[in-house]
Amino acid sequence: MQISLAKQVALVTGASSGLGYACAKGLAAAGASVVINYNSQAEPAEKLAEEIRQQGGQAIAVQGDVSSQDDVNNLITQAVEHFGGLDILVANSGLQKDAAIGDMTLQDWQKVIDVNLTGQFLTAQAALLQFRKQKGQRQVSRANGKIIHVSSVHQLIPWAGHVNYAASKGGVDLLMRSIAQEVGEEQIRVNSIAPGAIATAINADNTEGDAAKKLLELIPYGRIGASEDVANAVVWLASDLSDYVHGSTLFIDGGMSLYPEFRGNG
Ligand SMILES: NC(=O)C1=CN([C@@H]2O[C@H](COP(=O)(O)OP(=O)(O)OC[C@H]3O[C@@H](n4cnc5c(N)ncnc54)[C@H](OP(=O)(O)O)[C@@H]3O)[C@@H](O)[C@H]2O)C=CC1
Ligand SMILES: C[C@H](O)[C@@H]1OC(=O)[C@H](O)[C@@H]1O
Repeated sequence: MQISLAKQVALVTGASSGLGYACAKGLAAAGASVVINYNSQAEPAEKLAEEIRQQGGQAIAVQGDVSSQDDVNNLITQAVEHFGGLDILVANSGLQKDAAIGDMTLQDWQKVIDVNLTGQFLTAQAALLQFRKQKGQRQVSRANGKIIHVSSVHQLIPWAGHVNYAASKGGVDLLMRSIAQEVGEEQIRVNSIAPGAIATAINADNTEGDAAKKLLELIPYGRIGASEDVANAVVWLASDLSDYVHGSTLFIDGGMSLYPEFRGNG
């Protein structure tokens, strides 16, 4: 079944690379106009926007640091000014700054929390305020807006050596579920995806060579994930096919989260 997101506008944060890049491509292929956010890598973001336009779609690339409320507000402004509104937010931006707990600096703790957790708060808040502002004006979906948080299996699985990252994702879990509890009556639909081991830049050290062999021992389904595996799930969660899915986390991990004893991969 081909999913259509025609006439809908999506904002994907952190779409200059990896999962965000794949999600922006997938949402555009389903007919959505896409705002491709990047922080430092303009070139791949601009090239993706151009590729989408060349293929008859609508897309713009917009620089913004999701930990800056002014930048986040500008992302929403650009969506409205270029495409008339906002229907879908994929809050994807994230990074790791790994260290053993005894060696972790406050700066590295704070940076990961600022981007991975505060950035998700700021983008979700700005999106839902826009959904409220445009309520009744956009007959494009059964919901009055959809928010998809990109979390991780490490919202559930502890990750020694990555306490800032795992704590940020644990926070995303209850951020999402609390927002969902608060805004569901407005038919604003809020969910998370929790990817496992996906072959992207953030994960390069773990998904190649001997490290990948070790990781595969923890993946019942027997393969490392691809960005497209995540993008396909995001397109479905953004569509009316999942209209009764609200406050849920979709684990996209080949079954990795079935291993509660998983101590992380490095
Ligand atoms: N890959 C994996 O196996 C998994 C990934 N995830 C999560 O998926 C999400 C994407 O990860 P992945 O694609 O692998 O990582 P990448 O490193 O490939 O991409 C990260 C993206 O986040 C953007 N970003 C970083 N800091 C900021 C910021 N301050 N403001 C705005 N954007 C920012 C980057 O932008 P730029 O490069 O332009 O600076 C980039 O586009 C993250 O939230 C990650 O935690 C979860 C589970 C597994
Ligand atoms: C399980 C993955 O290898 C791990 O999970 C994450 O969230 C990290 O980005 C790593 O990819």
